[in-house]
Amino acid sequence: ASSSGAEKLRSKLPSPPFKLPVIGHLHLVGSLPHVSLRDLARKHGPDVMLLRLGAVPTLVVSSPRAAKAVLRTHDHLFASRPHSAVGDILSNGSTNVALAPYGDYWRRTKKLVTTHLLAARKVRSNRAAREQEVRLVLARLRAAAADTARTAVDVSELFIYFANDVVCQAVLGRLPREAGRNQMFRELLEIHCKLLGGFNLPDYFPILARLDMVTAKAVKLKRRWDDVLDDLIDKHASKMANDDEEEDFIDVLLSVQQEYSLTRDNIKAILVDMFEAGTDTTYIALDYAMAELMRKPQAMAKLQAEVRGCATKGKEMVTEDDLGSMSYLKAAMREAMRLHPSGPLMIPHLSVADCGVEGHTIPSGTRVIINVWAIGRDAASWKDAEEFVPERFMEEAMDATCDLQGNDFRFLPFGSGRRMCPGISFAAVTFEIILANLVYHFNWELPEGSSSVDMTEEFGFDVHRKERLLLVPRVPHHL
Ligand code: HEM
Repeated sequence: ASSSGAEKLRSKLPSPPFKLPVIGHLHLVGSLPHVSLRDLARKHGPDVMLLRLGAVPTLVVSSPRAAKAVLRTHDHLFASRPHSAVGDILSNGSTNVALAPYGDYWRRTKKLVTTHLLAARKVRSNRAAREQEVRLVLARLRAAAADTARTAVDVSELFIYFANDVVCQAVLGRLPREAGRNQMFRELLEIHCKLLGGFNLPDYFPILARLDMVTAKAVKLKRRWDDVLDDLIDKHASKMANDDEEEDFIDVLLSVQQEYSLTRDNIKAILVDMFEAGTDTTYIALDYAMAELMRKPQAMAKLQAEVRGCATKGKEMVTEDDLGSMSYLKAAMREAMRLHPSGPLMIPHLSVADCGVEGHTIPSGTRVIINVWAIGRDAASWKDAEEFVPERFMEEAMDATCDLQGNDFRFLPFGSGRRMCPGISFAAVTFEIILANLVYHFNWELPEGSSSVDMTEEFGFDVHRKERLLLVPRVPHHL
């Protein structure tokens, strides 16, 4: 449709009143957008609802049926990404995978990261490195557990560093580990996520973009990324891998650079993508799973019984061979992700043609947000929707067929369709191996004087618990 035609179509979509000049509905999006958008949708558009966020018309999708229309039936028409001024700066003109507009470049690079970096077979080849990271965590925890003062461990921080270290290992594992390097990645990433954060001013008021503080900070951060990544790429290029060394992500990218016609800037954008998409998402899933398990001792006991029963006796740790038979562990992971998807609103999509959804016509060029958090907690779809009940995903239960691959539109922690997360295998095994070991080796208690886990959320680029999870590890008698 022409722009006036598109406006006409948009004016017919369900939409809340209370629109203000200039900012539109932006004032209705509170500090926890997934919650306020759910509440608005209940009243003004349970399937789809149009909001005006500053200058940007945004469709909010809140039901499994509408999500299926957008992510499966008409997937090809909704598979682009809106332009982001900050994203453009940070990822060299959006030449990473996550923000690239739908088209040939995105198709090529998605295929590249999927087949060469994130396929299950590739992920298995990183196994030794992952298990090594687990060993480091266990050593720290053993020291804490031996402390008679019963000092609490910051489990949130432990997960943050573990997730970051596992990605660092995969990206640059071949280089000797330099003191402070992983920490520096962590720091860059924290600034990165803040800048890209949820509802960025320059994205909703493009006219302001060039003047905006955020843009200036993004330029500065981009220079720091460049320094770090150029140095690492140079080191890889000057020392090609020996046959007996595992290839890391940078080796792979350099070896397929010609075949996929990638510039160095493209490679850097893809590398940053791996850190950004792979680190915080995984830590948040772990943090919530552990927090929910602490709130529900029966579930924790069941998980511990399973893990302690399945793990091969006499080994120093649970290994990836042992994970296959741990079905309660996998159910607990799903359940934590149903209640707390790390990306509650996923990454925005953009429509590239007019398209019918649930009886409405959505014009080309509309930004689309899918509220997977709301869909995962909808009482119309889930029994005891707000409760942490891993049993619902066990073999004999009603929701057992829900997998992580986006085939059930009530459950979309990794999205579905063309834009779906390519990192599912990587994330799942990272999650399972550390959680299994944590509950195998230790019993966990709340610190003295604390009676519950604070579940207050905070919204940034993603949604996480606001307070750090402090827990005391205890070595059980049988070990
Ligand atoms: C618990 C962990 C993770 C969760 C919950 C998660 C979730 C998601 C979601 C919801 C999307 C957006 C889907 C859409 O817009 O339709 C996404 C995209 C993406 N994820 Fe993940 N992810 C996780 C881990 C990872 C890891 C470990 C990697 C790589 C190392 C990764 C790489 C990506 C990339 C590259 C995209 C962009 C795909 C595209 O635009 O085509 N993710 N992820």
